Formats: sequence, C-alpha cells, structure tokens
Amino acid sequence: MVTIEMREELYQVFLQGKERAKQLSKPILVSKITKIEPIDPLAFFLFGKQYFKGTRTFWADPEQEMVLVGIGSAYTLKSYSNRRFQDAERKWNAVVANCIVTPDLPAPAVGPVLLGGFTFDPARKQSSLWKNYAHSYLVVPKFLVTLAKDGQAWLTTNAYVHASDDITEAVESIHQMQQQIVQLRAFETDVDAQFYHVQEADRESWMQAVEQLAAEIRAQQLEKVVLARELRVHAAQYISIENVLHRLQEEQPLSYRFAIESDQDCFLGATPERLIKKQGNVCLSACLAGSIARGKTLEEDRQLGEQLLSDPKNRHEHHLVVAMIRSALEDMCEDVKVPEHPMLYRVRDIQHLYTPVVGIVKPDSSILSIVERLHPTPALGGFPKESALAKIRELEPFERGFYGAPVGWLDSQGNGEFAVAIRSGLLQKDEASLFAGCGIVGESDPESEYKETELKFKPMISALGGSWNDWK
Ligand SMILES: C=C(O[C@H]1C=CC=C(C(=O)O)[C@@H]1O)C(=O)O
Ligand SMILES: [Mg+2]
Repeated sequence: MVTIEMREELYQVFLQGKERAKQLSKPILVSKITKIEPIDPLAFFLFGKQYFKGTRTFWADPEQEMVLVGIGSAYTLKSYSNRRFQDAERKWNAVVANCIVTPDLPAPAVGPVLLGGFTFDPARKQSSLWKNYAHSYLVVPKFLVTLAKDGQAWLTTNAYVHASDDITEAVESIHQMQQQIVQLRAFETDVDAQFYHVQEADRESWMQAVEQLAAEIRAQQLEKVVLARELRVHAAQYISIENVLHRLQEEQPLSYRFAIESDQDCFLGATPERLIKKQGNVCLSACLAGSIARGKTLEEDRQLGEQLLSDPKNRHEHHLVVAMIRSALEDMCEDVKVPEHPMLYRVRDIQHLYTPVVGIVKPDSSILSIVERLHPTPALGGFPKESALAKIRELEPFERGFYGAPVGWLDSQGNGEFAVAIRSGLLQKDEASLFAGCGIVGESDPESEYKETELKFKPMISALGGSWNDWK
C-alpha cells in the first residue's frame, strides 16, 4: 500500500535533496524506495505508455533473478564519444556520489539504477536507422519496479531535485502516480498488427561476402569474423511493443528479454547470451557460439546436439570465444574458472555450444571496465578483434547500432548485468529491422551459414506475430 505516511517520507527526502542542491549549487538525484506487493511487469510497462512513451526500459533474465521495468527518465546518460564505457562510468559515478537514497538499499538493482545499452561499434558512422540511439544510451527511470526471484518487490521513485523546485507539487503528483502503480492488474495483450511484407537485403551479396571471408581466413589473414544480415519487416499497423515483449516472455523464457525505448523507436529482443554479471566481487560470463537446429523429435534433437558437440567447425568457432573471454577475464579477475568442454544451451528455435565462466573480480575492475574489455567477443566481432571489426565495417551494408552490443543495467553499488543484444530488432512504428549473424571461419559454407541466420531470425519473427512460412 502507498500510504499518507509515505507521502510524508517522500516529502522529507525531497526536502533533503533541495537542501543539498542549495549547498552544492547543483541538482541532486533523490531515490525513494518503497516495498510493494509484486505487480505484473508488462502491466507496468504498458501503464508507462500513457505518460512516458519513449523512455521505457525492460529487463528480465532467464533465471528470473531480476525483472526490472522502468518508466520515464529522471536522468538520461547519452554519449557520442568513442570512449563510451569510460564516459558512462565517469558520469554515473558523479550522479551516484551526491545522490540521496532512502531507506538503505535492501537488495541489488533497487534505488538508483541505470538501464540501457551501447552501440556495437562507435567507429561506424551513425545512420538514420539508429538516429535515436547514442553510443551509450542509459536511463535512470523515474519509476522503477524491481522484482526479485524470492518474490520481493520494490518501487523506486527517482527524481532530480533543484534548489528552486516547488517540491509540494512534485511530491503530490508522484504520490498519485505511485498509488496507480501499486494497483495495476494483469497485463492483457492487444490486437496484433498484420505483417504483409518482409524485405531482405541482397541474399547473393551476403553469400559472396561469406565466401570471400572464409577464403581470407583460410589464407590466414584472420581467424574469424561474425557477419550479420538485416531484415526489414513492414506491418499494416503500428506494432505493439507490449505484445512483442509478451510473446518473447512466453516463447523465450530461457533468454534475457529486454527493451530500450528511445523516442518513437524501441530496440528489443530475447538473447540467450550473457556478457557479464557482477554481484559483489563475483562475475559470471558466458561463451556462446556454434549453432545447430532443434530436432522435431526428442531423438532428433539429441542427435543434433551430439553432432554439434563433436563438429570441428563449430568447436573451432566456439573455442575462439572461450580463449578470448578467458584471457580478458584473467586480466580483470583474481581467479577465473572455465570448464574444459562446452555443453549445450537449447532455446526454442536453436541450440548452441555454451561454456559458462566465473571469476572473482579484482577490486579496481568495475562492471563497465569489464564490459569494455570483453566487447565485442569473437561471438559477435571476430578474432583478432580489430581486423574483424574492420572487415565488418567493410562488408556489412548497414549499421548494427545496438544489435550485438551490451544491453543491461547497473546499480549504485557497482552490481549489474549486461547481455549481448542478439535475436533482436528495432521497432519503428509500423516497421522493424531484425538482425542475425553468424561466425565465419575457414570451413564456413555460405549456404549453411545463411540457414543458420534463418534459425536466428525465428524468435523475433514469431514474437512479431508472424510465422516462418508467412514470409518464406
Ligand atoms: C551473431 C549471432 O549469434 C552468435 C551467438 C551464438 C552463436 C553464433 C554462431 O554460431 O554463429 C554467433 O556467434 C546472432 O544471433 O545474431
Ligand atoms: Mg555459427
């Protein structure tokens, strides 16, 4: 319940913020935490549409450890710098240094939290497709709902308070909003947009690029490059972001589901790939590369899994990722543990080779410094990193934007999690761009790599309400 006492508490924290803003001659972030009964995350996301369309964020991890939904933005962190991770860290530290949080933080991802992501490659010229997404784009939501695995839930209200603010008015309107939020009921889906056309960039030139890359790799100019494709979906009406998120939740429970709105656009998806999770001094990462279809029967599925585990081409693709992540984390951690052999990670439409990694972080390694060191891993860039990135710039005709890049959250204590934004798309009113890529090595065959990208488009095609046969 949101009570009259809570309005008083909110008033008190705003007053403290105003005092501090006067003392320091600058606005101060105040963060008021309220324990609530769990609410439906999508109902809250939909509620945000009336007041805060364009600044909503959504995050849910496969273990359901943390569901985070933000509406509105109390603070927007945007950077166009090539040093976007350091820039973000510096700005975030400055925000956190003077913020007022009350009561004490009860759990990770409560209080002041940044949600958002980064572009794949800041050296690539920004195209109009991604005009709403800066190289780093993260927000501290005005209202943040945190749902923890153990059933606890919190509503954090964040606001920047200026010395000259009329806080009585601000507190009253926030209090009214809080009352509406805690009473939200279950989410109901809307009518889906019909999709009538899927536009594919030139299939032949993509296959040729794969052929060329594989030859260059065989000639030992480099070891691996991840090459992606874009599909443009045209629908008859505006695409419902909430419906898409709802389907991703139903169909991809073993993936991270995320959404980052910016103005009229929304980048969202369901990715199985963790980049880094940091809680206290423990960090977890994952190597995910090497793919095969799911079987139609249990037996076929098992056989395909076995085939993937023993396939030298896929093992090589995977090994390059493991070697790179291991060496990056060895620099950032005291202790790194990596299993000797990969296992299978199965999601609805595809199975992957998967190696989990765990480390104990050195005291001076922040989550963003680890993100910077890891991104892009050879699961999305290639190896060696710089020559692979140069090849991607040369061969891909579109800007990746947030596709393949780190998306996630971090809190004021340095905890956080970032996933690699694959199996994703950029929704733009009645259109969407979907992205999928695959790791090209010397043994790559263009036809089978093309088929692999098709498996990787399936989750988003289905989440948009289409079926594979509709457009194939
Ligand atoms: C680049 C993508 O997938 C990566 C992650 C897992 C498996 C991959 C592969 O087998 O090629 C890719 O490296 C994508 O889904 O767009
Ligand atoms: Mg592959």
